[in-house]
Amino acid sequence: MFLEPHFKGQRSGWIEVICGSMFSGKTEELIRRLRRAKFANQKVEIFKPKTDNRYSVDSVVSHDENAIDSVVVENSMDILRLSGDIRVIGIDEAQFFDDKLVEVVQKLAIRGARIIIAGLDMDFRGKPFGPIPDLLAVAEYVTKVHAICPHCGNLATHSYRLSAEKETVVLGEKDKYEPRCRICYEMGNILDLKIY
Ligand SMILES: Nc1ncnc2c1ncn2[C@@H]1O[C@H](COP(=O)(O)OP(=O)(O)O)[C@@H](O)[C@H]1O
Ligand SMILES: Cc1cn([C@H]2C[C@H](O)[C@@H](COP(=O)(O)O)O2)c(=O)[nH]c1=O
Ligand SMILES: [Zn+2]
Repeated sequence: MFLEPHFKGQRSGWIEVICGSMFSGKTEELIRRLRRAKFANQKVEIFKPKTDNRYSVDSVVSHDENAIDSVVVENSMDILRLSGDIRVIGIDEAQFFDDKLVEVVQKLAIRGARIIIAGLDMDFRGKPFGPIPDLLAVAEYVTKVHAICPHCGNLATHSYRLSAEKETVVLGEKDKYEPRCRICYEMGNILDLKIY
């Protein structure tokens, strides 16, 4: 479990990234950290991209329906603009943001904010997703969480797309995706003749 660092005389903020496949608990972990910051009476705000409207327009909601209020933004510059004196900034579904997010969160950290980012590390092709790889590079703290592969019970690292859509961005839940371990993911691609 991630324990908040407690530095005396901290001169700047820092960046945390929580990544993993779908259903791995990224949103739950993000909500847990943000709730703890609220208990510490810190000013907290959570942003999510307009792209993701699956469960709610103004909340971040986990697959288990754990929820926290959020602000929907069009792009990463909106986060910079709206963060003002916020001490702890949460960002969910960060894979859907533009590449400027990397610059934005570094500016916020220099200003003294703690930024907690959750996002998919890989898309359904198993390729790095949006700004996440660059965020992993600049973050002080990285947490990779795992789902359970429903085929074999091993740790799931990949998000297998059950539908035939080819676009990178296709919103969905269990109707369209399944978390899978590396082997079951590869087996699925071979059996379904998916060549990426
Ligand atoms: N195959 C699975 N492995 C692990 N958790 C699963 C699985 N399928 C459904 N879940 C549920 O999903 C929850 C995690 O949801 P969430 O935090 O929204 O994940 P993420 O944001 O990574 O997609 C788990 O606590 C669990 O109840
Ligand atoms: C793998 C993959 C996923 N998506 C979409 C599907 C969901 O709407 C979100 C991920 O949500 P979660 O909180 O991590 O479960 O992303 C996509 O558009 N493209 C993909 O390749
Ligand atoms: Zn498996």
